[in-house]
Amino acid sequence: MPDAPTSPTGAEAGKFAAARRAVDLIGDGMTVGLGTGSTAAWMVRALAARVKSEGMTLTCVPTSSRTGALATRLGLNVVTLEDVETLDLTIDGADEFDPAFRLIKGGGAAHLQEKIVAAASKRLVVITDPSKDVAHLGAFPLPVEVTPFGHTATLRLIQQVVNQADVDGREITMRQHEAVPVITDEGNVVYDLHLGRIGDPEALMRDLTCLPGVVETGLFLGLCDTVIIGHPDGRAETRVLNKAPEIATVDMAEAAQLPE
Ligand SMILES: O=C[C@H](O)[C@H](O)[C@H](O)COP(=O)(O)O
Repeated sequence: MPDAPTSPTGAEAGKFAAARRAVDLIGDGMTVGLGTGSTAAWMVRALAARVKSEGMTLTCVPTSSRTGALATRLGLNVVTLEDVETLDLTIDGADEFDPAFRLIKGGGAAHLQEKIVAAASKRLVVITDPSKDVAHLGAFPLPVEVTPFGHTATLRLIQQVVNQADVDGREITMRQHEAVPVITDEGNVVYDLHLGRIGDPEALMRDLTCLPGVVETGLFLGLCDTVIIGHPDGRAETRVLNKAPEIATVDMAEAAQLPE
């Protein structure tokens, strides 16, 4: 007999709590951007369960082939960004967020599509566990997506920018999986910038983005106004910029019932 499904524990439980709380922000008829990553996957599963139980009609735009495949498999109505004019809301994970809700994203190499979808949305809500909450961005390596053509020449330009930036570390590595370069959904490669601390995220993004060959950075600045932080005990804290935080408690038993 197969084991009965169990609820997640630790960081996964926190991710579920944040994701489940965020799904409550979605109303019937909305157009919703679906983020990428382990936290966003909880959100897609919780959303699919809610759509099924409540019979909601939604239009969903995924931010990666992975999320698109999951959402389609779970029966969500998936379209492309070209099919919609604007999105009511995008819910996505993050690798770091600071007190101004500036983000580093791209740990799963999806930041290009994620940023395009976020920019097309009226609102970006980030769902996280407490480990992503930082005073300064930069402990998480900053992903920079680069065209394969001439990528080592582009790397030299990125290194020059990093050498002059207000940061603590200057090492750059190419993203690889099992010794093979990671290729993004858009056919590009990713360099990870190990900066330790980013003193001026706006200046760094400007200086990197104008380099030929750089397609996009994982810095999301001025895009997010709400972060939901999930805790392993089911508490989900919603922080909206310039407002007092609100805490709700999620029924953690629900996690074990979600579609796979
Ligand atoms: O490229 C991936 C995305 O930016 C993710 O949203 C980010 O890496 C967070 O992922 P996770 O929820 O798995 O920590």
